[in-house]
Amino acid sequence: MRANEEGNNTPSNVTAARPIQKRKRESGGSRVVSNKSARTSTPNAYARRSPPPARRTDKDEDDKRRSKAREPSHSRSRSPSPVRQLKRPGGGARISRDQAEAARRQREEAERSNLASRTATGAELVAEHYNAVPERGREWRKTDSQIKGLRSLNNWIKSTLIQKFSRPDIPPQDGLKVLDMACGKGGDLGKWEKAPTVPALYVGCDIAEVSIEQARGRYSENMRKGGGRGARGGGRGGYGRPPPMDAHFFVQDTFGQPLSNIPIVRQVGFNPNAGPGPSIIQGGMMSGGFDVVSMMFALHYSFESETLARGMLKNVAGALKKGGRFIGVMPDSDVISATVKRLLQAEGLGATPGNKSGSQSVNHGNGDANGAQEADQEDDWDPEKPADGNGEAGDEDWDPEKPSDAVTEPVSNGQTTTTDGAGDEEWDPEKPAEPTPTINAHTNGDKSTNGSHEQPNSIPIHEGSIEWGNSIYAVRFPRHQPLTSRPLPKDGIFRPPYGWKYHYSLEEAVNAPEFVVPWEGFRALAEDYGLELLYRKGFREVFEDESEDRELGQLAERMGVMSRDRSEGRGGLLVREEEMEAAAFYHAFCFYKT
Ligand SMILES: C[S@@+](CC[C@H](N)C(=O)[O-])C[C@H]1O[C@@H](n2cnc3c(N)ncnc32)[C@H](O)[C@@H]1O
Repeated sequence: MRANEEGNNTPSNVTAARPIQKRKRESGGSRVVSNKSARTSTPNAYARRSPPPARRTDKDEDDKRRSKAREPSHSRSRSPSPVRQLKRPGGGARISRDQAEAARRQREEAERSNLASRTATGAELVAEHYNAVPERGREWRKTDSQIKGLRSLNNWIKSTLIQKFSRPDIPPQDGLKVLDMACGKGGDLGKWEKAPTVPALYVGCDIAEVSIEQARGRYSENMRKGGGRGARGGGRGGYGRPPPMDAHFFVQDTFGQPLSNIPIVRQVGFNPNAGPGPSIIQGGMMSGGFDVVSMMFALHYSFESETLARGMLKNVAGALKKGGRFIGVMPDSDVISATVKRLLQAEGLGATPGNKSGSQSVNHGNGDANGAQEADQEDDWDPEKPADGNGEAGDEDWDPEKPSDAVTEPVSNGQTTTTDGAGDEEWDPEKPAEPTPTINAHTNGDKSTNGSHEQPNSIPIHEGSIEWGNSIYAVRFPRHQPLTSRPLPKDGIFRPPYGWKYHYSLEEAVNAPEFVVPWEGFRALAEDYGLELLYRKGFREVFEDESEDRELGQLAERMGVMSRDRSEGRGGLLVREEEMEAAAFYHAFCFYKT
């Protein structure tokens, strides 16, 4: 069942430093990052990235692979200072071209080293957070959870993406192959096992070792019970009992390390040259490669830096065959931009959102946030999944993790006088002295005093941050960004698109730092990797549009999003408006590989 591991076959052209290259689009368009600096030259997506945090797996193959893949970046983290500029260049003091070039290389080396140590910390925090999440039972999620409507909706939206975009036009002879680049505890296994085309192969990767162990356990349990859909007589071939989905799981940093480290990925096919570059002919693999790459609720962690974002896309593009699909869900930057702009501009006008009414809540998912979304290039592929009549909600378990103290930002009794997110400093040891805030630094609304809103997850109140949300979720932005010392953009435009950090918390669930993924920058970057947009919709819109479909509507009923009884919930909708507001923070996407 499991792939044979063959030691270190990592192609040298993947891990070796690539020459610094200019990004294709930077000079031209407003669509991409326009304020280019030396830092924005194409970095090697994987070089200088520290390995994932130390972890132990019960699989020798994982150990072997990781030790080979490890890079000695820590040993180089203290690189020499850049060559000092001579005071009077010219004449005898002129720096030769070679010296200038050496100085430039040293500067870049130092920047990359700093970045490597920072991202290692980020990766460690993410892994720690998700490793600390306990496995909660299915029953708890279905009955006791305060956000069961939201959980159901999130799971249904993920199923909807899978149903709409995972069925290939021409079924591959050797079966569908799926790569889940942040599979967590394997919560989507059941969705794949019930997909219209059940994958022959599912490869799940995640940076959190404990999650991977839980995913392995869940897969074994599903197999023991009869292999998901296969046991019900549907799936591949449509007759009798199809072979069960073969699944393999790996502890892997899928943004900072090349996926070609994983033997089964190489066996399926991985193009180490995917992405921009002067000598690279863009184009997907005609044979080999995965049919679908999935990244659910995880892509935003890669936008900590350009290096990681490119590393993530290089892995996506490298793993996909030509015509393959890249599907996922993540926070919607249009919602974030519109809200940040609204709150900061309201302050500029003398309003103090939240400090009197106590509410920072905004109308997510409607108004200008959604209005700003571009027209969807919608795929009209119509899933023909037969309704199997089996209750499926129990198999769908988006379980976005319990808060972990490890990443909860420090709370100073809610009385902090700091001027930015206090817990953020650990991400950037070289952060310069904090600038004095230039904008009206009101406290966020004290939700605990007005009675109208519960304070979710005890989010601390910072004068140096803006915050919004409702009783189940909260988003908090430091006014001055910890990684970059940049102030929040009053126009809501996050430029350059990397490193915009905020803190997200969701009742019973997430409590962790995340990064904005500015949509247009991301879309343009994805194009550099041969990924063309096929579909993008906010969660509210996905629900409104896709639940109209007969099969997906029936699935929504089976998964507890809607009731057949229209007198139940809100006209049959079992998702409370507060949950829908929280859901509207996200959008769904599908790209295809050219
Ligand atoms: C909110 S969970 C989503 C899990 C799963 N996709 C789902 O929808 O239930 C985010 C996942 O991203 C994973 N993750 C974050 N950074 C990662 C990285 N660099 N490489 C691999 N996985 C990562 C986390 O460990 C976590 O399991």
